[in-house]
Amino acid sequence: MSLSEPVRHQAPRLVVRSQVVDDVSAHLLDHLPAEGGLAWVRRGDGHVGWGVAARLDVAGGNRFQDAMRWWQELTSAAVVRDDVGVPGSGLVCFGSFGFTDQDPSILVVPEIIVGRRAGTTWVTTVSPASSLAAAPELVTHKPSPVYDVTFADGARTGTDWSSIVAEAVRRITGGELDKVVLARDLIAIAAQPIDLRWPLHRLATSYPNCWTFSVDGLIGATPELLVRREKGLITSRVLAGTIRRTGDDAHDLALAASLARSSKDLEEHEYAVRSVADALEPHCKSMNVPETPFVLHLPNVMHLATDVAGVANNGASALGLAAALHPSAAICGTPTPVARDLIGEIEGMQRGRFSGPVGWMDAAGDGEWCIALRCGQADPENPRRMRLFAGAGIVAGSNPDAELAETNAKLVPMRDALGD
Ligand SMILES: C=C(O[C@H]1C=CC=C(C(=O)O)[C@@H]1O)C(=O)O
Repeated sequence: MSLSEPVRHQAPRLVVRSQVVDDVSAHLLDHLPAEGGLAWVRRGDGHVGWGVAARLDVAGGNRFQDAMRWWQELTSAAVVRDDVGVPGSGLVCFGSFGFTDQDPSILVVPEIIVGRRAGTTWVTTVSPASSLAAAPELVTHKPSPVYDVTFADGARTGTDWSSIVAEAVRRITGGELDKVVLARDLIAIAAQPIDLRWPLHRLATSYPNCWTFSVDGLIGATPELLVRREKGLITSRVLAGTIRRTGDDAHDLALAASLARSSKDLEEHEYAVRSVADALEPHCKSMNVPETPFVLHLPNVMHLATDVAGVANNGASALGLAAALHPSAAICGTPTPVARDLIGEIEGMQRGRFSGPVGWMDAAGDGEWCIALRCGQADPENPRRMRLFAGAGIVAGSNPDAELAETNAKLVPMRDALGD
């Protein structure tokens, strides 16, 4: 079989039931068991899950197509009784895709999902066709604190990474490309095995406007929505162009104004917006792309942000749209193939699922896929160890030391969540 041929993955036959549950006031994350929890939470809404009713592991150039085919087969064979009828109820899966074809990608359908939207809480049970599962009694758990975390350089020291940025600036000014996003990693080691629910809680509390996620050991709170598809409406929040916050409100407002005027950041942002608008255009009958970005204020940084919206003109699923958008210029560069090659040549590390699409979708193909930023990957071999990631967009006007400082600011959410 040639490498480009699709791989057949057998999808199991599932029975699914969603029911409203009353009097549930605990935070969704409080329901997660110690191991194997999945999460997608923003401003208290979203869903968490555990157990594995079905799972797909894929890699390679056809990973998105393989995943979509598997999901299509699984959803069309499933028997679903959904008494809730809101986005996220019924049969849903969580997913996380690698940045490159070689990195691993997964979709997981949990056995139990607890969801919440606009004050309604529900439980979805998913079981093989032969055995219908009863809805569980919802209990809450307390995560174990994470103690004594030390941080060490990942693949590169900060100084080495700055010289890689300088090399990228040389390539850009030499005319090879316009923009490239370079990333680095940091290793966190805790005294005890890390209970992932501890940093997850902290991320959800400190970054309520971000999407806090947990999928197969990759956890984080990302501010960037690659694409949401809901009942024919397509939306995307594009971020690129960043400035650190100081904690002094008056000073931060002045910094926000300087970010909004910075030609270097506006250029970096424009490439990212263009890449998203161009990828969504074939899928939209009408589209709104604001001409000027707004400044998104997060607790650690501020970003230039543009909310793109469109009305779908075809049946492309949220994952199909994410596949069309990935890798956007917010995490790869412009032109895409040249930036991707340069990342492979000089970045010096495997990104894994960092900067790939992470999110969820339902049986109708609606869902949300964000870009996995501000996140960390638990080490499956060593439960005390995590790899944290951050990157920065490099254009002709970039200063390597300023870009290093920007990645340090972007590492703050995960460092703080781990208790540094
Ligand atoms: C690559 C990252 O951020 C991207 C998203 C927002 C702003 C970015 C920037 O200003 O460089 C990056 O393009 C990261 O957070 O690791």
